[in-house]
Amino acid sequence: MRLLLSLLSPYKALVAGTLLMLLCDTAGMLYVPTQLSAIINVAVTTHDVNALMRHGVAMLIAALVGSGGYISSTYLASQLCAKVGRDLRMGVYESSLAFSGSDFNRFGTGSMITRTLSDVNVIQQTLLMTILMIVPVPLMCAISIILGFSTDAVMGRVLLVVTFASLAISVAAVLHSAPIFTRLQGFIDAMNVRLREAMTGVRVIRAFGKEAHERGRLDETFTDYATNAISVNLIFAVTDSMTFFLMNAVEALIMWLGADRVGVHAMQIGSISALVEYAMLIMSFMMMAQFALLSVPRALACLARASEVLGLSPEIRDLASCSPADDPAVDEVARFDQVSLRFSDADEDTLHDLSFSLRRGQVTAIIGNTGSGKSTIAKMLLRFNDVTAGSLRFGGIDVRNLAQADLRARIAYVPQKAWLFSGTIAQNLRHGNDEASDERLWHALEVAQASFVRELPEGLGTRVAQGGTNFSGGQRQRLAIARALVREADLYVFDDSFSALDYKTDAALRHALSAELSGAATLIIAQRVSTIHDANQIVVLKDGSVVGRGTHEELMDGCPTYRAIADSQTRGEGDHGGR
Ligand SMILES: Nc1ncnc2c1ncn2[C@@H]1O[C@H](COP(=O)(O)OP(=O)(O)OP(=O)(O)O)[C@@H](O)[C@H]1O
Repeated sequence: MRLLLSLLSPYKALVAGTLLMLLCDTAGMLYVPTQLSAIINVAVTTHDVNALMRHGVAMLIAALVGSGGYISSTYLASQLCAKVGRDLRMGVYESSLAFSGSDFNRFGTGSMITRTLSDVNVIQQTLLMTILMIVPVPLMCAISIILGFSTDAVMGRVLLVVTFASLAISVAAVLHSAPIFTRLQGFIDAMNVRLREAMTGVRVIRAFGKEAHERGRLDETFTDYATNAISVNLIFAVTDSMTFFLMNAVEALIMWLGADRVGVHAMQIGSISALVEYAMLIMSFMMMAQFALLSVPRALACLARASEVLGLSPEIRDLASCSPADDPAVDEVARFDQVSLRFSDADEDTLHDLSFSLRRGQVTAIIGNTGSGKSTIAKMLLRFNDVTAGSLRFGGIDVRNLAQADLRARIAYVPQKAWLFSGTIAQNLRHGNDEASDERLWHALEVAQASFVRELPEGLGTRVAQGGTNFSGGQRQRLAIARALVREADLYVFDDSFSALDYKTDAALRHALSAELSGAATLIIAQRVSTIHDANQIVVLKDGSVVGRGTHEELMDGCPTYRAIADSQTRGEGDHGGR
C-alpha cells in the first residue's frame, strides 16, 4: 500500500478531481429516482403542472450532473491509472537495469517480464476498477439508506438488510477466489518461462524431435492455468446468479411491502419506484464492486512482486563517484591485485588471487580451459561483478569507488555472445558512440574486417533482426567488434570474439587492430593459441588461478599448461590438414 500511495502522490490534483467527479456522478444518479418519485406523487395527488415542471427540470439537471460526473470521472481515472502504470513499469524496468547477473537470476527472465508487463497491467486495471467501482459504493449505500429511512423507517430497514446481504455475498466470493487469483499470477510466470524456452530453443526441440515432449510440458502449464481460471469463473457464476436472484426478490419485496405501507398512508405511491431504484443501485454497485474486489488480492500480490524488484538493493552499487584518472601518459590502465571472486550464489571462489596489469599500447591475452573464469575477468572490469578479495584498479582508482557509467564509458566491450539489437546496422554501431559520423562507422567496419556491409544494397541502413539472427555467426562477431571500435576507449575487451572467424580473417583483424588500438590497452580472451600468439603478455588461467604469465615463447618454455594447450591445438590442426 505504501508503494501505491507513493505512486499516487505526484497526482494529487488528478486524484482530487476524480473523487469530485465521482461524487457528482453518485449524487446525480440518486437524485434522478428521488425526483421521479416526486413527479409521480405530485401527478397522483395534486396535478400541479408547475411542480411537475420544477421536478422535471431538477431531474434533467441531476441527469446531466450525473452523466457529466460519470464521463469526467472515467476520463480522469483512466489518465491517473495510465500514469501510475507508466511510472511503475519504468520504475521496475530501471531497477532491473541496475541488477547484477546474480540479482537478475533471483527473479529469472520470465518473471521479470511478467512483473514489468502483466503485473503492472493488473495493478493499473485494478486501480481503475477500484476508483470507479469500489470507491463510490459506501457513499451510494449510505445515501440510499438515508433516503430510504427519510421516506419510511420500515423501507429504510429493508435497504439496510439488502446492503448487508449483498455485502455478505461479495465478501464470501472474494474470500473464495482471492487465493486462486494470486495463484493465477504465478501460473502466468510459469507459462512465460516455458513459452520463452520453447520459442528460443525451437531449433533444438525440432533437431532432437522433442516436439511432443515440449507440447506436453506446455500443455501441463496451460492446463494448470485453465483449471484455476475455471474455478474462479465458477465462483463468479454462482455469485452473479445469487445477486440477480436477490435483485428480483428485493424488487418483489419492496412492491409488496410498499403497497402495504402506502395502504396505511406511511408513504406515497411514487416513493415505491424510488425505493426500488435505490435497492437496484445498491445491489448493482455491490455487484460491480465485488467484480473489482476480486482483482484486488491479485493486484496486491502484483504490487508485492513489484516492491520486491524496486526494493532489492543491487549487489553492485555506486558508492562513490570518483572518475577514472584521465591521463593518457599513465601506462597502467587496469591492475588486478591479488583479486579473488566468489559469485553470491556459489560455495567457493571462481577466481583466486589474480595479479596482473593491462597496459596502454599493449595486448594482454587470457587463455585457459573452459570454465576457468576468463569471461568473469572481463565482467569484473565492467563491474558486472565486484571482487570479493584484493583490489581491481582502473585508471589508478579501485573500481568499487567509480561510478559504473563512468567506468563503462572508458571501456569498449565485445561480449562472448555477439548480441545485436533490432534496427539497422548504423543504429547498432552507434551504441558505441551516439555521435559517430558515417565515416567513423565505415572505418570501424573496415578495421573489423566487416567489408561485407559495403556489398549490402542498403549498406549501413541494412535491417538487423532481433539478436542479429539475419547475419551469420562470423558476421555478427565482426559487427559487434565494429560497434566496440566506434567507441573511443582506454581499454578494449574482446571476449572470445574471434572464435567464429576463419584463420585468415582472424589474422587480418588482429593486424588491423594492433594499428588501430595502439594508444589503448587491449584484452583478448581466446581459446586459440594462434589468436594470442603475438600478445605482449599472455595470462594462463587454470580453474580460476593464474598458472603462467609471459609471452608465447616464455610460456612454451616455462608453462606446462600453456604448452599442453598449444600442443593439443597444433596436433588438432595437423589431424585436420593444418591451417
Ligand atoms: N552468475 C554466476 N553465478 C555462479 N557461477 C557463475 C556465474 N557466472 C559464471 N559462473 C561460473 O564461473 C565459472 C567461470 O565462468 P566463465 O564464464 O568466466 O568461464 P570461461 O573461462 O569464460 O568459460 P568459457 O571458455 O567456456 O567461456 C564457471 O564455472 C561458471 O559456471
